Amino acid sequence: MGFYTRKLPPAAYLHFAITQMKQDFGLPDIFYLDLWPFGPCLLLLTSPDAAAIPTTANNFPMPDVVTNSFDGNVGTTFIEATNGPLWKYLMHQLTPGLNSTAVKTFSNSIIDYARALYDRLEQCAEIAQPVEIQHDPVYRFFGEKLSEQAYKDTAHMVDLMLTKNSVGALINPVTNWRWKQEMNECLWRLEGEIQARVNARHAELQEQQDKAANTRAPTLLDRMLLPRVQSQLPLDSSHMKLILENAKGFIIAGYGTTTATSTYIWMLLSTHLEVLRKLREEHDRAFDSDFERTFELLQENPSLIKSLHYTTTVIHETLRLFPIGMTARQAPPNLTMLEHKGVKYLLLKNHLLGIMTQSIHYDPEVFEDPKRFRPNRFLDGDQSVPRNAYRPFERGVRACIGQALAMDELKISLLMLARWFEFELVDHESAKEPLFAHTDLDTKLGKHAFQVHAFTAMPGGSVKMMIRLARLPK
Ligand code: HEM
Repeated sequence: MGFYTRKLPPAAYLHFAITQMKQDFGLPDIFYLDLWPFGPCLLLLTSPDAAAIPTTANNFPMPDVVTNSFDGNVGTTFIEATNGPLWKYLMHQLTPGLNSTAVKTFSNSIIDYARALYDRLEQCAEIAQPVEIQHDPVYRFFGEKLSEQAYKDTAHMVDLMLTKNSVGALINPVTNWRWKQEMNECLWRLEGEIQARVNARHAELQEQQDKAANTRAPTLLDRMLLPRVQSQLPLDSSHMKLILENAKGFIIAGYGTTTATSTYIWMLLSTHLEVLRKLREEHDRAFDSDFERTFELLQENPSLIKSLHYTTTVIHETLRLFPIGMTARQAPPNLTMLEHKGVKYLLLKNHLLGIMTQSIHYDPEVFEDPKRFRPNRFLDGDQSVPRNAYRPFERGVRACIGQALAMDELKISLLMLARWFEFELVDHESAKEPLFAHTDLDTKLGKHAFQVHAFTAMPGGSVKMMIRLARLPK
């Protein structure tokens, strides 16, 4: 294993090494990997059917290592860190606020945000300045933007997590102490701002309970506050903690994932011009080649984005190549054996089930010619993809609850930007020879082809893209 991991940049996701090892040695669908003394003993599930065992065929709990990874930052009552009754309670409160009907009510704010992004890119294009494209699903929790400082603190927390996940980076006690200080400072400011908003909104809801209860699309914050207000229960410290930790979790889960995916889309489009051309053709057909007209049409009828089939496949294909990381589950305590294709796998108490999405997405027996960025493979919808094979949002009851929102955000931003801007990746140091045989994307995207581990996976190295106004055919 060391032979493969040594090639990777610091804090890189192990999935590149595991996928290559599996392919080189023809390892079976399920195999053990003992990371002692650096990590847990993993039972890796590397085929669609094997991955289905703890997720769709059963609902195995989130393991302690996931819960513990949220300790001291987001907090262990964030929905993703929970199991059992608390998870059920949070699901019940939060998921209706992110289902596809609720997400439709966000369309106008997503369009406004994409418009602001368009204006900013136009300015960057004029002064030829490299730019990073960010998304703002944070907004959906509170119904309003957070302060600039809150976004800076979130970004800094992501950097700090990246340092923490780089092997050996915090061995020095002084560096470790400084790291904790910085993390605590960010948390202190962010939590202060969130608490102030929660208290203000709680007071408002107490005053106008009836009006708030009839709101067609309450924000996630209102969904967590209203039942208490209606039952005249106080906003005690344990409920405040629950809201605070879930708000932080949504900021981190929503911000990093969508921004990283969007960054990969722009990188891939900048190196696959044929895909970009087809994407633009679809936008012209479904909307207009004029920006203001497209903007108007979108505002009048946001559900027109449903007709953007090719755009959807571009997002799916990007997420196939760059899933946000490994997911893990813990077998229930009474289960001592896992059976798959007639083979029995012994399960010890400390064994962690690792769902290897990246290995599945790059398996030539599952996806034809998996190295290639070929959005067309998704054009026939689910029929072209084997069951349980495509899992960037994970599957089963613990799948991502923000996926409808993420898809709409990405579609709208692609529609509003791809037609009018050219993106060029700079300072990416593209490789002459691929580092691993299962992917050659490092020959195009350089150091960014290897995802690194902050809270979720993101491109390695700071991504810089030059923006130019696109020369449009008459
Ligand atoms: C492209 C964007 C996104 C990707 C690829 C993504 C991916 C995922 C994945 C793979 C999981 C499962 C994690 C696991 O099983 O350990 C997950 C869970 C989750 N995601 Fe996302 N996500 C995205 C965007 C979002 C957004 C925008 C939000 C919120 C606004 C969000 C909120 C959540 C939450 C709360 C969970 C935990 C659900 C639970 O534990 O029951 N995600 N996401």
